[in-house]
Amino acid sequence: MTDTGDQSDPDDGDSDGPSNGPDGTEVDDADSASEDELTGASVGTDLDDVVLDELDADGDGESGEASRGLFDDLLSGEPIFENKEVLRPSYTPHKLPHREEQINKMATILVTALRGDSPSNILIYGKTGTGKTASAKFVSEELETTSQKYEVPCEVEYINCEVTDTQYRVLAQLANKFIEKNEAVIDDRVAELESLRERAREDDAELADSEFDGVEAVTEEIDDLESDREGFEEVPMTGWPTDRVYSSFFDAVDYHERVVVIMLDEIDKLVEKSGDDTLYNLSRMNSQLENSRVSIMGISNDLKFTDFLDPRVKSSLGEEEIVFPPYDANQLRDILDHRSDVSFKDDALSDDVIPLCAAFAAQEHGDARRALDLLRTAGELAERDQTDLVQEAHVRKAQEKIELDRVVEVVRTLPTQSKIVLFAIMLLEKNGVRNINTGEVYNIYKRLCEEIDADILTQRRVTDLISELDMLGIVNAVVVSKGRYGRTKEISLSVPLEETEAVLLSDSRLGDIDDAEPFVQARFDN
Ligand SMILES: Nc1ncnc2c1ncn2[C@@H]1O[C@H](COP(=O)(O)OP(=O)(O)OP(=O)(O)O)[C@@H](O)[C@H]1O
Repeated sequence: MTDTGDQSDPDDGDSDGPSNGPDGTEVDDADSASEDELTGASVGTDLDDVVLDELDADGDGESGEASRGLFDDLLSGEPIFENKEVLRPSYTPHKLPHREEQINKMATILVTALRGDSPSNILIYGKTGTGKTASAKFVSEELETTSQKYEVPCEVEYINCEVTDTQYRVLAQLANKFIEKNEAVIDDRVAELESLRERAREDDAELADSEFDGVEAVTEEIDDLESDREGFEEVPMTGWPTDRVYSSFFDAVDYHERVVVIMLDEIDKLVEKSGDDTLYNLSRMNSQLENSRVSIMGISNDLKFTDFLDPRVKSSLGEEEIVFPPYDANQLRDILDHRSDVSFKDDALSDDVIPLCAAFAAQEHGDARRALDLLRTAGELAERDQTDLVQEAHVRKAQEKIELDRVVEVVRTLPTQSKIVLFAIMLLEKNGVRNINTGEVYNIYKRLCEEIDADILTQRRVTDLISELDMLGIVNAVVVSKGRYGRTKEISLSVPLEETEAVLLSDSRLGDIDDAEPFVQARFDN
């Protein structure tokens, strides 16, 4: 999964500033930079109304006196964070408590690369936020550092398949990375050879320890390298036939001796979007490569995605499997303890904050990202309250806020038809209808579709869409028996009405509905 953490970020803009600049440096910037912009834009004043003279009456360029105090109050409290970045998903921790076993297993497999052989392919599984990416990145960094130490050529390439989700893009991205690396290797070598040639021109003995028998041989080698370099052609992001991209990648990897570990994060997304061709091609490369070796490390939180793979790909990819189990509350507590030491000021957290964040996140499904989000959001809420102590209430508020942000995001990204169905349910609920049934939803749904000129789906399809909304946790649909009248679904909204309405109305199509009341009045009509 991606870093959903950032979605739950409570308006970074306004809380980061005050927390980061307690010593006045940021204040100076804010004052002198563009007072008009800050005051005008932030409080929603029309910029044309801002009279610059008032801000800098004496024209000496110092507008500090005229500050309207927008930031002063926010800055006056003691800051809570020492270094908030440490709590963000983008930060890679140096220590990963409770992942020693998985990290050691990865290292045991990958150490083969340092001996110049290709390590087995690895598949890493585990639910979201269980530290898969963080652990894999940690191990790759170690691997690359050690390979430099022992001068064994070994490289790790990371690809996030949620972003790079087609065979073309994966191969093009890899090809271009290796071309870049090859160019760097050539540049270094050419510089070395040029200096050797220079010295050899003065004194032949300089070549004694080299593979060259004369200055001409050095020049020849330089020319060869330069012509190789000129032969490299960057792969465009679209437009080439896939086999040309593949051979470009193949040649780039095989340009010199090395072991390459290709880390495919969210590998299930790649398979879902574009099948298993990429994995098939990558997994059979080794039999054709002459100088280099390739090994694949796939990361997924979908345990079932291998069911869709060609059996050959499946067995080759899953040579080694490592499972990342969810964290329990105690483990999450350790993780938060470690991170909070660096991220918060001393004594900024009351005793129950970390255990509560850990407990909430453990209930979720042992997700460390969620636990860190909670802790950071709680800190930001405390900061807004201008207190210097994060307390249990801040954590509870943070939990609500994150949940709401999640809902808003889910609703915002629903397909239009689901949005119309949800809008119908919301209208009924808003008008006080209880125990809403599918027929009522369908009637209003149809009228809404007519109003905005959308296709009208069958009642059966709409029932399916309601079930999907139920699975997403947006509505609650329970089947109730009506005796001899059969069974029906009773539907209610499981998310806050006001926010849901606001998100739905922000959709350009639904936003066109002027007045929805009449639709509800007509809910019993057919
Ligand atoms: N053992 C740990 N110690 C410290 N931080 C951790 C640990 N495990 C996870 N984290 C932190 O939790 C967050 C999520 O971890 P990570 O991205 O590795 O999860 P993931 O399993 O790859 O999740 P997803 O499948 O959603 O990508 C990151 O900020 C990471 O630094």
